[in-house]
Amino acid sequence: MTSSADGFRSGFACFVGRPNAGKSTLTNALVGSKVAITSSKPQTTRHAIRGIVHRPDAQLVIVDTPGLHRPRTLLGQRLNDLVHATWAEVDVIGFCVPADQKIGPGDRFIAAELAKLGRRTPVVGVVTKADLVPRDRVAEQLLALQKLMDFAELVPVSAVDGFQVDVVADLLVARLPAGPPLYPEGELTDEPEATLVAELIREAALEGVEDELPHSIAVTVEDMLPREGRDDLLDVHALLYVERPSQKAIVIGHRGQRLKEVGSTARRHIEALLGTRVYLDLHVKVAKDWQRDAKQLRRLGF
Ligand SMILES: Nc1nc2c(ncn2[C@@H]2O[C@H](COP(=O)(O)OP(=O)(O)OP(=O)(O)O)[C@@H](O)[C@H]2O)c(=O)[nH]1
Repeated sequence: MTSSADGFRSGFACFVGRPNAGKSTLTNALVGSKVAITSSKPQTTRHAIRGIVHRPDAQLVIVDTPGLHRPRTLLGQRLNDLVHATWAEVDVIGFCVPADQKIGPGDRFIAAELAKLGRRTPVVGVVTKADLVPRDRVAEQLLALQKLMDFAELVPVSAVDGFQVDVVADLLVARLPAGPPLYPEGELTDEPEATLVAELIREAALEGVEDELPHSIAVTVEDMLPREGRDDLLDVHALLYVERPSQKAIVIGHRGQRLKEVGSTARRHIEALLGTRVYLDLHVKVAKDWQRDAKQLRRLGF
């Protein structure tokens, strides 16, 4: 068992920086290019999880933030509020600036926004793409970055050749609070989103009734589409297959109460996974002996 007494640390980080600064590539280099599935464990963030760095001494959960905009509209303002809320919730922020481009107004805007946080969340200044320029240019960029704001640390990195990726991880981990892992190890997958969503629904449906329906349950996601005219709501239509009518009754429960709970648990987990609001439409079907029927199995994605 690991506990805070062992000096284990766990917590959340996010990367900011203008488009193309190398945030995604760095995240993938830290995590190992896989998406995190985060099903059953405590959900301490409302934000989409980009990846989890598992280490013997720490667990670093990297969350997504929407891009920061110069607010011209109310929606822009709301988005920025969301960004600020994320910054206030994570334990450490990595501010990425590419080594091969001059620090510009976009970077200064982000720095000014970060400065509004006061000292609540430490910010690590990261000069990315260090492989693209000679060393002295990297040093110059670090100096230029330093002038932008008050950083907790400054570090150059190359996600492409691996230079200093471990150091970035160390610096971020050092800012996490002591605490046990937030997510079980091994919850990393590169499966497509629909499969992850189906798995979350299946888990929610099995919660508490594992003995009655061990393997007799399968979930297919029929479609996953943004609600027309809205970019903040995803419609998910899913079917939950059981083998017998008696199992259907268990899943649905008295007056549909259990299915409702399954749906809302699954919805919360899907929202956490995808970082968007979700409307989940869930129906139960009996697919007789689906486990033995090759045609059905194909339909169910096995
Ligand atoms: N040479 C080099 N290229 C890099 C490195 N990191 C990222 N890139 C490239 O820079 C481009 C942008 O990288 P991303 O990781 O997508 O940048 P981002 O900040 O996530 O971009 P947005 O999602 O638009 O905000 C891609 O073409 C990457 O391949 C690096 O360490 N070295």
